[in-house]
Parts: sequence; C-alpha cells; structure tokens
Amino acid sequence: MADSARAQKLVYLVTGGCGFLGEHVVRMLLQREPRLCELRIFDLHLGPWLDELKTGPVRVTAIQGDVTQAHEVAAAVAGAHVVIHTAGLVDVFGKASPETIHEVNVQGTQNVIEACVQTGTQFLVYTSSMEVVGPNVKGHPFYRGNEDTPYEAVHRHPYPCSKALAERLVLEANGRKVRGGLPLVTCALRPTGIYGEGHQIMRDFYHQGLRLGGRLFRAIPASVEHGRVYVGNVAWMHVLVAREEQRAALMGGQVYFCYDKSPYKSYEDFNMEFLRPCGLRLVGTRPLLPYWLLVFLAALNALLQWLLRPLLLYAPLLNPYTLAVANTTFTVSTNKAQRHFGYEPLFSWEDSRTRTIRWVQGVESSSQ
Ligand SMILES: NC(=O)c1ccc[n+]([C@@H]2O[C@H](COP(=O)([O-])OP(=O)(O)OC[C@H]3O[C@@H](n4cnc5c(N)ncnc54)[C@H](O)[C@@H]3O)[C@@H](O)[C@H]2O)c1
Ligand SMILES: C[C@@H](CO)CCC[C@@H](C)[C@H]1CC[C@H]2[C@@H]3[C@H](O)C=C4C[C@@H](O)CC[C@]4(C)[C@H]3CC[C@]12C
Repeated sequence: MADSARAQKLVYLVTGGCGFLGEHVVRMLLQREPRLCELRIFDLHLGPWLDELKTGPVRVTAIQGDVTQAHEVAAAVAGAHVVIHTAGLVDVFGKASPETIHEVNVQGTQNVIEACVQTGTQFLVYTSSMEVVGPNVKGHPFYRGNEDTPYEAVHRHPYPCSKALAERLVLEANGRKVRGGLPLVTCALRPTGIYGEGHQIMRDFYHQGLRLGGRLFRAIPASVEHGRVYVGNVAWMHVLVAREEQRAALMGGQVYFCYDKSPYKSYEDFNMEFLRPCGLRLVGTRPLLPYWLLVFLAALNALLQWLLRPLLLYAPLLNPYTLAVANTTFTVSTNKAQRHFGYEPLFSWEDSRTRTIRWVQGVESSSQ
C-alpha cells in the first residue's frame, strides 16, 4: 500500500464487538491502532459499557444488528476499510438448534463476505476456532501441532461443523474482486480455548465450586493437555493481523492458530491456576469417577435435555461432546503468526494469570 494510503484514517467494523472476545478486540483497537478514525461495533446485543468509549478521539458507532440479516450487515460494512468478524453463536451445550447455529455462523459469515464484495471493503479477518481442526469425533490427540500438522478433521457437532464451513467460505473468498475492482484479502485466526476477563465458562466453574463448598472434583486425567490462550493476546493477534493484512500479500487466504505462553495443562488444572487463588480446590490427583460412568452421565444429560426440551432448557456443562473435547489432548505449538506478521504475545503468562485472577475475584465480590 502506498505511503499516502498508510497515513489514511481508517474505519474498522467489529462484528460481535460486545462479546467476550469482541470487547477485548474493541478495546485493543482503541488502544493500539493509531490509524483508526472510526470504530463500528455491530452486535445483536449492545453493552452499556460502549457509552464510556464514546468520549475518546476515535468515533465509536454502536450498531445493533443481526449478522443473519444481509441488509443490516451491508449497511454496517459500507465504507469500512477492515472488518473483523468475531460474531458467532458459541454453543456446545445444546442451547440453540443446529439450524440456528448454522444460520448465525455460516449464513452470517456469508453475509459478511458478500457485504465486503458489494460495498468495496478489502480486508476481512475471521475469528475461526481450533475446533475447525479438532478434537475430531474419533478422539485422536493433536499434540503440540501447528497449521500444517496432518489431522483427520471430522466433525458431527453443529458448532465445529459451522465453524469449519464458515472458515472455508472466508478462505475461498480471498482474491474475489470487491466493488472498485481490488481483491478481497481474508484470513482466519483459530484460537484454542480462550480464557481471561469476561470468560463465562470460568465464571460457571467458579460458582459451581462455591456451591460445592469450595471444591471441584477432578473428572479428567491430568495428562490430557488442552490448549488455552489469553483473551488479550487473541485480541492483539486480531489487531495485528488486520493491520499487516493491509501490507503483506502473503497473508491472504491463510489460517493462524492463536497462541501465547500459557502452559500446557489439562482443562481442569489450567482453570485451577485462577480458581485456587480464589479459594477453590480441585479434589483428587486422578479422576474420581471411572470414565465409563462419566460417559453414562453425559449421555443421561443429553437424554434429559431432549426429554425436558418441551418444558425447559436443560443445558449442563457435561454432555457427550464437551466430555469428548475435555478428554482429548489438543495443543498447538507454532510460530506462524510470528513469521508472517511479527506477532509476539503482548501479555506474559504471569500477567494473563494475574489479570484473570483479579477478574474472578471481582466476580466473587460482585455476586455477594
Ligand atoms: N470462547 C472461546 O474459547 C473461543 C475459542 C475459539 C474461537 N472462538 C470464536 O470467537 C468468537 C467470539 O466468541 P466469544 O467466546 O467471544 O463468544 P460470545 O458469545 O461472548 O460473543 C459472540 C458475540 O456475537 C454476538 N452475536 C451472536 N449472534 C449474533 C448475530 N446473529 N448477529 C450479531 N451478533 C451476534 C453475541 O451477541 C456476542 O456478543 C466466535 O466466533 C467463536 O466461535 C471462541
Ligand atoms: C467434563 C467436565 C468436568 O469438569 C469438564 C467440561 C469442560 C467443557 C465444558 C470444556 C472443555 C473444553 C472446552 C472447549 C474448548 O476450550 C474449546 C472451545 C472452542 C471454542 O471455539 C468454543 C468453546 C470451546 C468449544 C470450549 C467449550 C467448553 C469446553 C468443551
């Protein structure tokens, strides 16, 4: 891009900008993207915290809208230089129907792509997921893999299926001519399990531990490693990739795992890094229940969900899918983002941990 264009003031649109990750992306852009002149935040539900952002030098425009509505998306995208598409229906608990998950995650993404093409927006960053790769239905481990590691990515659950389809749409759209004739540049970021301030599932585990008298019970062997990445670093990767996409042709059509220096641990041991300093303990050095019993309980939960559906929504944390994900090693070890666009984590592990602990402690005091 020419120097004159580089000095240009940019308009960014963040879809899902009021979600867990989206809020961090929004705040990170305001802090770390000096060329920003307008930030549009598009979400089904707008948060009250947006008001505090409106007093700064960057124009902040909050847009209440639905990604499944093509005209709403096109109106929000028109005139934006960059779109960061984080909006999605993250549901592995059976709260939404498979059709709704598909509509939001796949049709919503298609709407974003078409809006870019129609209105002339050239740069699109898509928040994909590790789940596009795995764990697969066969429970094969993915141990410290990278973007090129061969792995049989076979899914049945609506959420990973929808993320995989949407990612493919985004990557296939790379190079399409947008209005005005320039090529669309797209790439996809694949976070592993994100943690940090605002993480709803961490909050749920914390409250579950309080209800159980300050204890959580180990269900998964400590040897099963689960990839985790701090939300601030995921947000930073989005900001950087969006910036560098505008300079480097190399990045079009690429996928990048999101990574940082968070340690490799089991899902439960990792959570205890934050929950232990908040007064919880994890009981057992080995799973307290045999695996077959967990499988049975998960299946029972799925049956109860189905039976109770006409009366109420029963959506516990444990179901056959979440058990399989938690019980399958999936960790990444890569430096592709560093090689392609100079990414280094902005937050150290110690910093990420301290920030998350402080946030959980705040959850505790705000719920008393
Ligand atoms: N949380 C994780 O561990 C994780 C890991 C990998 C990838 N991801 C991906 O990151 C993205 C953000 O996830 P999150 O954890 O912040 O979830 P989230 O639910 O906190 O945020 C998603 C946001 O999208 C919005 N949204 C949902 N449906 C919409 C619609 N129809 N129109 C407009 N907005 C809509 C929601 O209101 C919400 O604010 C998702 O695409 C998800 O697949 C999340
Ligand atoms: C068996 C239980 C005993 O304590 C533990 C169940 C934990 C599960 C609820 C979570 C284990 C792994 C999580 C998923 C993973 O971190 C990656 C994800 C990708 C992302 O795109 C969406 C969220 C998620 C699917 C995440 C959801 C919760 C787990 C299944």
